[in-house]
Amino acid sequence: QNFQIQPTPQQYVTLQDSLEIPLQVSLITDKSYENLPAVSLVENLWKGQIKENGFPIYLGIQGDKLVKKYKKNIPNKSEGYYLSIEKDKIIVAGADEQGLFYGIQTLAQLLTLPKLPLVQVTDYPDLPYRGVVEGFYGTPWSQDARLRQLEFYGKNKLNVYLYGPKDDPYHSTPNWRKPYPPQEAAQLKALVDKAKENEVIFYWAIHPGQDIRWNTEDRDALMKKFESMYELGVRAFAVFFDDISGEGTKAEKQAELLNYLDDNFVKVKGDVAPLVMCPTEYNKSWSDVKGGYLTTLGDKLNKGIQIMWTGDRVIACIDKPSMEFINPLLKRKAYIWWNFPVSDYVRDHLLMGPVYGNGLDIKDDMAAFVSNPMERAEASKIALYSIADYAWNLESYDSDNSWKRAIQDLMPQHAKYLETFAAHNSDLGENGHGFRRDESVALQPALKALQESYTKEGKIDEKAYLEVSDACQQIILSADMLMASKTNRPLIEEIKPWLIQFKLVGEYGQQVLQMIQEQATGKTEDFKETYAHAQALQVQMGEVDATYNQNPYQPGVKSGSKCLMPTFNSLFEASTIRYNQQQGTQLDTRAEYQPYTLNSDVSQLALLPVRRKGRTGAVSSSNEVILWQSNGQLTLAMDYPRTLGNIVLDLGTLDIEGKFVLEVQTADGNWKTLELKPANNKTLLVAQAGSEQVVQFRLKNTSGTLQKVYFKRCSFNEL
Ligand SMILES: CCCCNC1=N[C@@H]2[C@@H](O)[C@H](O)[C@@H](CO)O[C@@H]2S1
Repeated sequence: QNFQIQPTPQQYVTLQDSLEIPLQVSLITDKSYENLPAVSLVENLWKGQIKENGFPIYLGIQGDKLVKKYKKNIPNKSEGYYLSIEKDKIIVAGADEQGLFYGIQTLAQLLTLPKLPLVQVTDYPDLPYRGVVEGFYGTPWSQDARLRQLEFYGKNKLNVYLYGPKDDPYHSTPNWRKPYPPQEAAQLKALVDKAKENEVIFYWAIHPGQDIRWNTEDRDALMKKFESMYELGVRAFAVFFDDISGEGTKAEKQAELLNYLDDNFVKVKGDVAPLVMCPTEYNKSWSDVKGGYLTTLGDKLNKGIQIMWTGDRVIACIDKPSMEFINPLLKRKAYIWWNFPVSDYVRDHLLMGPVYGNGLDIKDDMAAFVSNPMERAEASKIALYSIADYAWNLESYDSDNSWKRAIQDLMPQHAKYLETFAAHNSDLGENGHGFRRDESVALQPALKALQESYTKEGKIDEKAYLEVSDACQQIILSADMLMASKTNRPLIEEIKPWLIQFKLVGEYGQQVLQMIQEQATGKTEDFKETYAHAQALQVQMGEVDATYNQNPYQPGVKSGSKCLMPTFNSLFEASTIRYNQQQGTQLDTRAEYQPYTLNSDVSQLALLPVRRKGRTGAVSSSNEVILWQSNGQLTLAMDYPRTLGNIVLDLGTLDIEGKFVLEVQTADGNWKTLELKPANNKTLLVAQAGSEQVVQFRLKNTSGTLQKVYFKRCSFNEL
């Protein structure tokens, strides 16, 4: 990977020469700059080696006499800079203080090379606001994670961090009216200071919409809260009206409130950034243009107020048509909130793949581009690195090149391993938003060839076989090396469950390859053991999925879910079917490991699928009326004794007394009856399975006659 400046600069001229890195430098700069982040950055680069007679570094800002000579080299663009590394001096001249800081950041990157190349960099960002909105549902980032993020934004020339974690009670309902308690206040102040050091605008967002009343009391409460945040050093504010219902959704009222804040707080203070607001209708699929919400905002909101937008849908890439739809309605450029790599709707997946799909021709159509990331802060950095690259210089953006550099930047010593992991952990799986990503791209042709040649003709495509076999080796190696990595432990701790799963995927692939090899070559004496080994790995993958990351939404740990696992599962099934045909055996051909097995002599229940989701098991419900014959029973058997919590039933009636009996068989073989109690105002019944381990439970019609019931729910959870 030859060296590239990040983000890709607008103009970069090398003079095909270089100089030894100066060991001592002297800073020639205006006295008034000594507290600027740019100057402290230089001081950090040459710790203690800043001497009078050192190598001269000129630091200036457009208008200084110091850089008057370079006046025409400095781009006339906010945050722009001119960096010139010459034989006898270095010039860093910013269009403003942010630009000066970014010029030094670029110099810092060049200093990682063995020698300093003689270059002239003329650079500036395409977009005025670029960064991150911590706006996801789930565990808010920790203080340390945020501090690391702000440092990362400084390095990658991102200049916005919007603090708006949905689950922070002082950001949202009910406590948005209350000031932060001392401890939280101190933490926020530390973030504000860290942001300043990195030339990042720290926006504090408030989310009052769920219970705001349109009266002077709440308006003043909001002003008061902003005042208390101002005291903490906050100089940029946002008001979010997303994901709410009721009174708070009125455009006229929202506009009135925002304009009041703009006129009476922002303009009065004078040193506060333009307000940012998040509309209730924040994407095209949810907007009713004729209803007038957006046009009211567009017409009524003070021109300086920024309005956020996620695009054509909640989760969508941003392109020219999207911007041509929204900008005329808002009568300003929309401030893009891009919902990637946020994964709070696919929490069992990591989104580690390349950033792609956004238009490269829309730099003049957006007021900003900010990313809503994953609750896993370090893992989000692969995407954030590329978003920084994209938002700084859209036309030169190359998603694959940027993705590789992001990985290199995150784990220089283990880039190869992290790239292997990231390549196979990038798709979201099925989800309500229908947003998908590529995955296992480089291996797809071989996976496809292997699958087709074997499932169709029972033949092995040797070339594909070797490629997939090598890939499985690489997967296992990468997982092991990353889990044992001594560098970037915060990242490893975040993704560890997925690394454990990823290794199992690689091992499972190896066994499945062996199964098809043995079956196709007729060397079948080992097949049964290889098959059992593959099943053992399925069990372990099931256990990992049921153990880690157990959240109430999408619990568990999915890895290689788009290409690797579907291919391996299909080869597992196909080779087992072929083996059964050849040997007249009855090996279970199901690849999806299922710890729970349903048995029933009630014909309408017998074939219902059983799903495991995290630690919950459920029989799919039926929409029919079940003709449940006398003594008919439904049994749920465990693969080995397991401790169950509740067993939940819904037969469409509470009147089961003397009709149905629920029993559990414990590990010692005894059966005991459980008491089913109504659980809600409908027909839900719940029983406690007790603390003993259960091998199976059964529901039996003991009424002596046929019973007609519904089968709306039969679920249970493991403790
Ligand atoms: C236009 C900006 C407003 C976007 N507001 C959003 N709120 C939700 C976020 O908290 C979630 O993280 C996001 C993804 O699930 O969906 C929506 S996007």
